[in-house]
Amino acid sequence: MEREHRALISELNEEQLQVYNSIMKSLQRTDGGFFFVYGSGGCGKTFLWKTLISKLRSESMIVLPVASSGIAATLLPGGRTAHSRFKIPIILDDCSTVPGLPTHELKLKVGVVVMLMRNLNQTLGLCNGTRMMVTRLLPNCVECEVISGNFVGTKHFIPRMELFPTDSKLPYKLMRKQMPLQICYAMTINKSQGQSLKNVGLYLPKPVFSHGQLYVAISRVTSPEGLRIYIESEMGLTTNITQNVVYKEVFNNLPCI
Ligand SMILES: Nc1ncnc2c1ncn2[C@@H]1O[C@H](COP(=O)(O)OP(=O)(O)OP(=O)(O)O)[C@@H](O)[C@H]1O
Repeated sequence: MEREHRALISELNEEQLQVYNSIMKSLQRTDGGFFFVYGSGGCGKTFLWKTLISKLRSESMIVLPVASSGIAATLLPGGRTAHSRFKIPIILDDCSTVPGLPTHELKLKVGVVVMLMRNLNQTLGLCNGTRMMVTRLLPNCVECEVISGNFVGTKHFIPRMELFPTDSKLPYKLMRKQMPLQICYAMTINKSQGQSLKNVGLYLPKPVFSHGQLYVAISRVTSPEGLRIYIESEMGLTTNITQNVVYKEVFNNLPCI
């Protein structure tokens, strides 16, 4: 890296060297700041970046070169797009969302089946994953009736509340004021865990991928007659064979009874 830097700096023209020195001086003073280097196409801006990057990396400093487009990023050593490096959503507006947040515009009507997305009151059965039916639409909340589990038939008002995504890798905090509801006529196997249902339709466009998942899915139903499984093969055809996943390691070192 040091050799590369020496080779590059020896070639900088006067103007490039002037910018290089200004940036290095600012760095040494650790006063931070922005430098906007502009010039006509092919005048040597990328060459200057490369010289700066090699200098800083030769001194074990961390440089995160980013560009606005993928093509431009490939010209920089270790370059990435700013969106990829800093996990910036492509366009951040009211409609942007991340997993774990309800949508900005929640279109509901009486009779629609929804799922609660937060643990609101576990003693009342209002948990993340509880399925309910909308029974009344009010200005800032909706009334819902629980449609499965021990609390079936109970009615609750679900208000708007400040919600934060539970598992966001974004470098900043997102908040949305919304009812923690999501329209739900189907759910993932993981979300169905713990529920007992009279009828279950299991859709397996791909085999399960984790230990115990198939067992969880099939054991949600209270009688074999209530279970229908639709399995797609790799070729996209219907089949009646699917793969179960068992991690045999979990059975090792079990104490003898
Ligand atoms: N001081 C220099 N000595 C030798 N070659 C140089 C020097 N500065 C730039 N070059 C060469 O000139 C060409 C264009 O330079 P560079 O890609 O850095 O320009 P740019 O300003 O980033 O261009 P663009 O605006 O099109 O992205 C490259 O081949 C680069 O290696």
